[in-house]
Amino acid sequence: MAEILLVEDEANARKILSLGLELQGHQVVACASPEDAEQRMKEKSFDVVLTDLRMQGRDAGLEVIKTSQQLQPQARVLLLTAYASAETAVTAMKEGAFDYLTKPVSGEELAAAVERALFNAASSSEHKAEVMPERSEDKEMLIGESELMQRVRQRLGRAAKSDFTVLITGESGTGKELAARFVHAYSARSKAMFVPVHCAAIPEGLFESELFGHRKGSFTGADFDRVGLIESADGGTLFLDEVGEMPLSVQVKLLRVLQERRIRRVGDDRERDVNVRIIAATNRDLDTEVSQGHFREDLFFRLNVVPVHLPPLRQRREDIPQLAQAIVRQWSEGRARISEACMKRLCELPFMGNVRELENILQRMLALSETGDLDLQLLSELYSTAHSEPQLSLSSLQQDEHGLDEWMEGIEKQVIDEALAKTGGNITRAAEELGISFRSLRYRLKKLGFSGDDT
Ligand SMILES: Nc1ncnc2c1ncn2[C@@H]1O[C@H](COP(=O)(O)OP(=O)(O)OP(=O)(O)O)[C@@H](O)[C@H]1O
Repeated sequence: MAEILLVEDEANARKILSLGLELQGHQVVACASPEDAEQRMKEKSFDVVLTDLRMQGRDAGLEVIKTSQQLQPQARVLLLTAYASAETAVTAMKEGAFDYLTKPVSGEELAAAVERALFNAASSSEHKAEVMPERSEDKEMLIGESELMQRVRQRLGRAAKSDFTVLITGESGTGKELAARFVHAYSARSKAMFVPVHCAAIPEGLFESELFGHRKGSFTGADFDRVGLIESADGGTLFLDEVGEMPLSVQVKLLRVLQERRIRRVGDDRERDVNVRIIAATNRDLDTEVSQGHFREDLFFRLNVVPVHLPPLRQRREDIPQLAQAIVRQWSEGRARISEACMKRLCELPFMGNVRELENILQRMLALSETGDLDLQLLSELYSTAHSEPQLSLSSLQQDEHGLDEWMEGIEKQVIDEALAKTGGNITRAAEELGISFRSLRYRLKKLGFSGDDT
């Protein structure tokens, strides 16, 4: 049950919405203008503000959003719009609305939107976070007892109990895919498939048919009917890894799936219902991608219902011993040991490639260790060859004619160059050397302007 402020200038619509919300068990305060809404917001606290956009001949809903942000920052604002103008709705969401609904709104749509808003409010409030069930497998799946990791697990646990779309952000190797599997495993969909889609690995021309499937003969090479990845996740979870790499033409189609839960195979007349939960992940800053026109803003809002951020390993160094022990136990079947000095040094390393880099280092140490003991000497040998750490200091930056960004890019380029030289230009192996994923290296190569077809 929530406290809802309803702002609607048409008397009939106000009555119907009010009644609908009350029947769903909510407490409703209804008013007819932004001025009245402001007065009400001064009097009591609300969980959700549901406001019409067009009132009194202007976009008065935007004023309600502003007032709500000032007076009731905890409240989630849902915007009602009669004109399905995506532009206005997007403006409203930029201004701070949580979601928008197009009139006429059905009872179910309204209930779902309120539920999403309440869920979002609860999961962003750290105070209300619920504790995950303490079973030993939980920890093995997503290791880490740092405060940051505990919070991540709580958030994922809450997400698992709902069916909302989740957007996982974090640097490469922080465990985004593992986090998505965790949500699936603890959700009501756990018995159905978890289907990962690595968006960066699909060539642009094949994207649509990979995701949506196709009918035989719909294009050259389509020799048989094919079920797409979305349909194959029916009943389960579709994990869109590196969603920022999805071509714009496919983004618009994915938006439809999220809105209508229906798909059409390439070349097919028939639409099919699909029941999938979508979890997306990205190591890019989607806000920037949106502002540069590479990612659809409306899709970003639809994906970002439950945002979860995975912190880099260097911000939770206290997790390193537990992770290292678990990795070594798994890879050596419990036979190898990490010496104390080696563990201490591990805890100090920068780990720009996060948990994946830690895994890579330990695996290489296990391969090279003759006794099964992982000691400091072995780590130093390996680490100093793979990571010739540049001497970084403010004074060396000041001696340089460039700013920090260019300076850092220069270092990144140098290290990547070295890895490519060492592996004869093999990107997969160079990525391993650097402790980052293939996709991440490919992205960096593009960003840094390295030439070559395979980049
Ligand atoms: N908290 C954790 N506990 C145990 N293993 C972890 C944890 N985080 C990451 N890992 C392991 O680290 C490796 C990288 O994780 P994962 O592939 O989920 O990262 P990612 O963020 O999806 O990377 P990318 O963005 O490059 O795809 C995997 O082998 C995963 O099992």
